Amino acid sequence: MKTARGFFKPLAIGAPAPWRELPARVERMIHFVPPHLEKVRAKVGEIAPTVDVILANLEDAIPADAKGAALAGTIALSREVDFAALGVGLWVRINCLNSPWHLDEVATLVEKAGDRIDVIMVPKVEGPWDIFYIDQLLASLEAKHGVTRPILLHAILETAEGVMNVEQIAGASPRMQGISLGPADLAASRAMKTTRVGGGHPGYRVIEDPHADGSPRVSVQQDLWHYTFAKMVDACAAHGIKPFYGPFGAIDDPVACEQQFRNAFLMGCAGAWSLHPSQIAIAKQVFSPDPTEVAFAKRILEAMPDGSGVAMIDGKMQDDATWKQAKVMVDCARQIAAKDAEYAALYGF
Ligand SMILES: CC(=O)SCCNC(=O)CCNC(=O)[C@H](O)C(C)(C)COP(=O)(O)OP(=O)(O)OC[C@H]1O[C@@H](n2cnc3c(N)ncnc32)[C@H](O)[C@@H]1OP(=O)(O)O
Ligand SMILES: O=CC(=O)O
Ligand SMILES: [Mg+2]
Repeated sequence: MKTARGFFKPLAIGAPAPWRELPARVERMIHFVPPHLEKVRAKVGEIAPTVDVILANLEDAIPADAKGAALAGTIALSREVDFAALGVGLWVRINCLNSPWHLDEVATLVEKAGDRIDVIMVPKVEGPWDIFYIDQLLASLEAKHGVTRPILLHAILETAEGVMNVEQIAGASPRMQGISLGPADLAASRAMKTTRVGGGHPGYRVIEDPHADGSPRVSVQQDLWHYTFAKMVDACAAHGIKPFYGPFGAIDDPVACEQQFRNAFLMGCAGAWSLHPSQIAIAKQVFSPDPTEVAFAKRILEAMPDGSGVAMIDGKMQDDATWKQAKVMVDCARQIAAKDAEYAALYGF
């Protein structure tokens, strides 16, 4: 690992100084776009004002013979829409580091759109060495092309080895912006016997003991992802970066999508991926704190102006710890309100 002093030094002569703090951005939904499809790309200008992040996807779901078109489409997209003016992030998911595509992709992206791309999402990250590699590569390319704002990195946690190393991945570089859970590839990597993209499974349950009278036993579906989620959230929080839920593949089941997103939100995630336009509103609603909760959190802050002592509100004890929870909630709401007039009105900011 780097020394403490070395951690924030640029990795190439002429590369921009790394971020010391993550830029404050609202990232409730990362909306995936297949950039090789002109028809879909043409609609991005219309969709962009309704999302926090547009992600041009170059990896899985893009056919092998369309990788070049997807890269060209990404560059075109970065020029066709002024994402910065809209306050919308532009992210790109590159192909994985053992693929034949990633090197040309990173080189082209930095050369042709390095000053417009906010975050590069790296799939199938196995350990900190993957981040060291891409960190150095980006620094060299940024220096070469005079990029003045470092591109951030986002890792997908989607292999068993990656889960084992998630803490080191989260702290591998000041470029690390966050980590998403990738349940589809992770399921395959673990040899889980499923065919889904995220969500629960009706077979994964706990069941009560048999009844003496032989009456039916209650069983309840459990969360397949809880362990990984908790590990990822703690790794991200400890390193000051953001955890995200990834994809929910059942586009036809908005109720389960909302539940999956809500579990992630309550566990500390900043957002989730939207694969289809119908998932944008779900993510927006779930990852914007409930106005009633925000109002209660404001009351806690008002009752304890210096954040210490004890107070009772509506029969509930408040102290320094609930004050901190309230501050997380109100800060999140304030950040959203600054971007989103609808929520500013709901929160009363
Ligand atoms: C495990 C993982 O790696 S997940 C990440 C990789 N996967 C992806 O990125 C998938 C992204 N999403 C998609 O490609 C598509 O949404 C699909 C294939 C899932 C479904 O597409 P369709 O069958 O066309 O959906 P549907 O017919 O409901 O689409 C309705 C409209 O929304 C458009 N649309 C669909 N998805 C998107 C999208 N992600 N962004 C913008 N527009 C979209 C369609 O083009 C269609 O437009 P039209 O009415 O003008 O024809
Ligand atoms: O890339 C995402 C996944 O779930 O796999
Ligand atoms: Mg994947």
